Amino acid sequence: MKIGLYFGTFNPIHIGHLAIANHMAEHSDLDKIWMVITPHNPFKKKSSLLDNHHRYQMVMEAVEHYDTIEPSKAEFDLPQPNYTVNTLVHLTEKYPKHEFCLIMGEDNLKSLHKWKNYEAILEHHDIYVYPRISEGKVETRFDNHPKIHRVNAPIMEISSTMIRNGIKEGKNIRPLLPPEVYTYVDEMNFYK
Ligand SMILES: Nc1ncnc2c1ncn2[C@@H]1O[C@H](COP(=O)(O)OP(=O)(O)OP(=O)(O)O)[C@@H](O)[C@H]1O
Ligand SMILES: O=C(O)c1ccc[n+]([C@@H]2O[C@H](COP(=O)([O-])O)[C@@H](O)[C@H]2O)c1
Repeated sequence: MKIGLYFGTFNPIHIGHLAIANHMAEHSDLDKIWMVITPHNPFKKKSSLLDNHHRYQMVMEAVEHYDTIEPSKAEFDLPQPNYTVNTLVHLTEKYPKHEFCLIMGEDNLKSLHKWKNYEAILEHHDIYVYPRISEGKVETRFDNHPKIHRVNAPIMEISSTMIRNGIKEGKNIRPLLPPEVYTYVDEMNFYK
């Protein structure tokens, strides 16, 4: 099976994430999309980060009605911060029959050259890149790369930071979250 790995901190998962995952499930050759909840992104501070199990629970509830999208705890027991190359080695050993591809926004492609062992990632895995408005340029070494595939997914400029800040300021952010996630965040009094 061809699995698309969609990595993120998902603090919380929002409708931008879900729209991308669903677009990939519907418009690519990927059989399944795994939403991999990252305990600790090497490029991000851990402040205001909810526990792994809360972020997992929100992803699980958000994708409950999507047959081809699943939450994944693959990084929960791996050393932190979580380097994607290590996770890919772990998953490839654990599931030798699956082919693993990465799904990332163009913002991540712009920093890919700073990721640990990015050459090894590109040697063994295809990367599906969707458009995302962001500063900076993609390195020329990634132009016309045989492992990098552009996907024309819709652009929704929403971020988890925007949602956390909105909640802190007492704004209504309901339309930006899947309904189950809104209820979870509201009942648990998160991000206040
Ligand atoms: N609105 C969006 N549309 C498309 N991709 C997104 C969107 N928001 C985030 N992503 C992408 O989803 C992946 C996981 O994102 P992440 O969990 O870091 O969300 P985020 O909203 O960027 O979070 P934060 O604001 O906390 O940094 C990343 O590859 C990120 O680029
Ligand atoms: O492996 C790396 O060096 C590396 C560097 C930066 C980010 N990542 C991973 O990329 C994923 C998405 O990152 P982000 O910041 O857009 O949420 C997340 O799972 C990170 O752990 C990985």
